[in-house]
Amino acid sequence: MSAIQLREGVWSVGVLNPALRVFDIVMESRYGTSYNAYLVTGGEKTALIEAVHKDYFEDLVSNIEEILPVEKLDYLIMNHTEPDHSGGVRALLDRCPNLTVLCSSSAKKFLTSIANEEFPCRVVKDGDTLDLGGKTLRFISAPLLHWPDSIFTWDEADKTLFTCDFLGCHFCEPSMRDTGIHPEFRRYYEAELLNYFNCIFGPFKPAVLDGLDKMPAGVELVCTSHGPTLSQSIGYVKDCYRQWAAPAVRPDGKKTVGIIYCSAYGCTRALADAAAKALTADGLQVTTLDVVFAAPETVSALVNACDVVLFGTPTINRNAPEAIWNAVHGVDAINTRGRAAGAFGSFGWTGEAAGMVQEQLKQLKFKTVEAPFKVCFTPTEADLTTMAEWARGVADLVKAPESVKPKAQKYICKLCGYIYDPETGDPDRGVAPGTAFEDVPKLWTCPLCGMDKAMFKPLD
Ligand SMILES: Cc1cc2nc3c(=O)[nH]c(=O)nc-3n(C[C@H](O)[C@H](O)[C@H](O)COP(=O)(O)O)c2cc1C
Repeated sequence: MSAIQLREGVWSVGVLNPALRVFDIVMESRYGTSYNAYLVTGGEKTALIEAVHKDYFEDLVSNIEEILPVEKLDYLIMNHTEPDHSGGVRALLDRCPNLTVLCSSSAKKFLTSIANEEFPCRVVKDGDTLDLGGKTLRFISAPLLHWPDSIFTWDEADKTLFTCDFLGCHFCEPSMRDTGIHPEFRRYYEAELLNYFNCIFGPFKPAVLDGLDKMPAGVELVCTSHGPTLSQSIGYVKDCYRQWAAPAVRPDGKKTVGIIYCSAYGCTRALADAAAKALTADGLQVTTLDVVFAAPETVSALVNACDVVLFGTPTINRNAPEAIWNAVHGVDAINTRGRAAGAFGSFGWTGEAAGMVQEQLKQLKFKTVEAPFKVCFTPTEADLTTMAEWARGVADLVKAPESVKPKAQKYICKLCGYIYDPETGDPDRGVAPGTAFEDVPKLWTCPLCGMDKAMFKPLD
């Protein structure tokens, strides 16, 4: 791909990768992708926005050199430092002796470890500007879209917003414009847009709503870091994001329970049914799903929508079946706070599966009861009664009024929104549950974005 002029003084200089089928190890990219980068010049100074994956650095350079010699670049703006945008930074610094990197404070920290070297850097805050001589860029803080480091860059003169991954999509479109998508392929683009949202932004829905609100009025062109730039689709994509990020509505205010199971001979199913019957009778809203017959998206949507999730698994060859592990893998591990889960199942002789799943649920930080519930082969009537009580015990972890009251005020990180809760502390980093924020060690830093303790303020 060569450079494509998008506006006066704005070029797309990124790289197409139509053959990629798996992105970042975990994400299917059925229609390839593009590693987007943009050149913006104001006449006097020139900025590159994003630096592509390191494997495509030379392609980036040859695209830039259609406009100007790469050594002439003055600035590199990193809206976000994930290696698919920052992999080329180190090579670029070697080629451009006068290059200054502009990025958020956490991006500077991340980039120092990614490039493993110091570099000339100007940390920018919300509202800061960069004068290119005849064109001014403004930076907009947009944390957690989808890393703590994210910012948007706004080119007011060209009504162009550079959003990095936000509103992007793995979809290789050689014209680099949404207007270039063949009408026949539009539905594939839209499907990939949803897939991308779910994988990348699903865990950060409140941040998505903030990001939409922070987009300046009058944007005519959105330059994302993957897929075509948006002009005619801006309204459509924003509406989709707003709808997908909206909090789930519970008209009747009931606590929700998802029971996810599989069962070869009906034993685990009988346990699932007993739990569903008891919890429904208690007034909870229960959905039961056999994972063998449900689409993965349906399973993960249920797993992540419910206050309480129960996983029912038989033991097969000393393990849980793949379908159950896939369902557990679908858990949005960033948003399990305040939710409860547990594992149950039937077994024949060794019975490991329910315990293995229960252990994983604990590691995912669900609230849970001490032990899974297991039954040898066919459940008796007494087993079904005990199962119902066990399920109630798990559900009560959410229903019960907060028995462990926070000992002190919760605090929120002003950069990324991480909430320090004295009730849970930060045991992984040496802060025991029950530690008031005031007693957290001075050198403790935000587990999410790495900011100092001083960056926290009391949560209203
Ligand atoms: C292929 C196969 C392998 C099994 N392997 C084990 C095992 O390793 N350990 C065990 O405790 N039970 C094992 N079992 C027994 C089942 O866990 C038991 O039949 C259980 O009741 C099945 O529950 P379900 O009807 O809900 O599938 C195995 C069963 C099958 C069919």
